[in-house]
Amino acid sequence: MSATDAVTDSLNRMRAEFGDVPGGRTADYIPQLGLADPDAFGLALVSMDGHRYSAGEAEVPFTIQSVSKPFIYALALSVLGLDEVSRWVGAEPSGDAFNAISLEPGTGRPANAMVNAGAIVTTALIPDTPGEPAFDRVLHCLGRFAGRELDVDEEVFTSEAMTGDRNRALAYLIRSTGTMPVDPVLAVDRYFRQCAVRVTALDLATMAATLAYGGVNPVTREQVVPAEVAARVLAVMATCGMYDGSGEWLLRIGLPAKSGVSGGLIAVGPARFGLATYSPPLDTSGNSVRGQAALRALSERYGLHLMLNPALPGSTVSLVTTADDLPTAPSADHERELHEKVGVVAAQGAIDFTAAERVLYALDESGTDGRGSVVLDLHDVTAIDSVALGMLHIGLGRLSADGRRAAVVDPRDLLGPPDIVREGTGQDLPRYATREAAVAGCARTLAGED
Ligand SMILES: NC(=O)CC[C@H](N)C(=O)O
Repeated sequence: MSATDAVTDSLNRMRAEFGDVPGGRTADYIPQLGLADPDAFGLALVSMDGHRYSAGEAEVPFTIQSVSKPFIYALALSVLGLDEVSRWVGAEPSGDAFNAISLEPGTGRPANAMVNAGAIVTTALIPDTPGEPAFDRVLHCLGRFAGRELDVDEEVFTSEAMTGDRNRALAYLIRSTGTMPVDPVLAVDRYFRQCAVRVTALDLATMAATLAYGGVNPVTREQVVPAEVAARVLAVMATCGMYDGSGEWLLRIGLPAKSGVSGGLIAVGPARFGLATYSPPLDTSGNSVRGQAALRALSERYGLHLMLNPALPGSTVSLVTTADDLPTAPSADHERELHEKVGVVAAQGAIDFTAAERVLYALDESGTDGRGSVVLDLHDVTAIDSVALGMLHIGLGRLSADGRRAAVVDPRDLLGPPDIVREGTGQDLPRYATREAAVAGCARTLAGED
């Protein structure tokens, strides 16, 4: 028994509870998919630390099908950039079925990269490079998201290639509007191969976790795609990932998701986790019946809805001393009195835009009536992003313009080299290794001004 069994237990509970939800049919328009075991039911979760949890048939291989679409969209965005990709594929929910024969009126573009039309174009956008043919890039990209080398299920590929006339029709329709970058037959062949890549629920959860973790695979630690790309892919998954059920899904479950007709389903908790389920029976939209039921219950019971973000502020500023903390009675000890006139703001954790606002607010509140010297203690700060850095420089500059003296405890030079800080604040910002030294330094300055 280990403590983390509690996580596995919740997955096992979901499996037991939803394992015999009736209804749904295994996809058989691709004959080989009709052979899947309808009772297989696997669940997997991967944390941002790369911890992997699973229940049931989480290591049974199946073909990825449409769950590949967000990852190849990510590849296209990384290779070509958002503007170029958007010339070919839109980003509007279509409200149509996944295989709808419809293109955006006016532009002729497929509505988005999560429906077949858009995915076929997205795959076609990936160019060959001298060292690596386009499909190898697709396969390797999926493998980097999964954290292991993947392969193609040739039987499923052939089965779809022999019956996939609807997708071929789509590819020809797209070419007729001028929005198909390569030969339609080639495009569809690559797309079928991509759909036939073999994965497990654990692979899918790792892939989902990579999108959750800003494009970094939390198991291998490889940066697979840039963070902005991962964010954009999640945006399209949130609005289009469940086809014509996308609005209802975002409303009730509230997690970017993507389903596939072999029964795979992923859901992403940004900066929190990747989840995946595998259960072949599908509803009429082509989404796994049990997978949806289990993810819905997980979301509701564990409060995972994206818009219900429990990561509320409150932990950035760990200490702020204000006038209220200062003794009003004159102290006999002059030096101690000076020490007590120095306000202290201590921050902790990673500082981004919202955290920087809290630090700046605390600086204004600190000290005697928002005046006097203040020490900003960054000892427990782990990182400051570039936006927050700019804000802190400007904020510290404003303090000195107001006549307040500031000093920082910045043992790891998170604020940047002193000359950069001087440029931003217009003054030398004394730096100290410890809070005690900074307070003593400020007190000495006050004594000099006495
Ligand atoms: N929704 C899906 O998973 C569809 C993928 C399948 N290969 C198709 O194009 O029909």
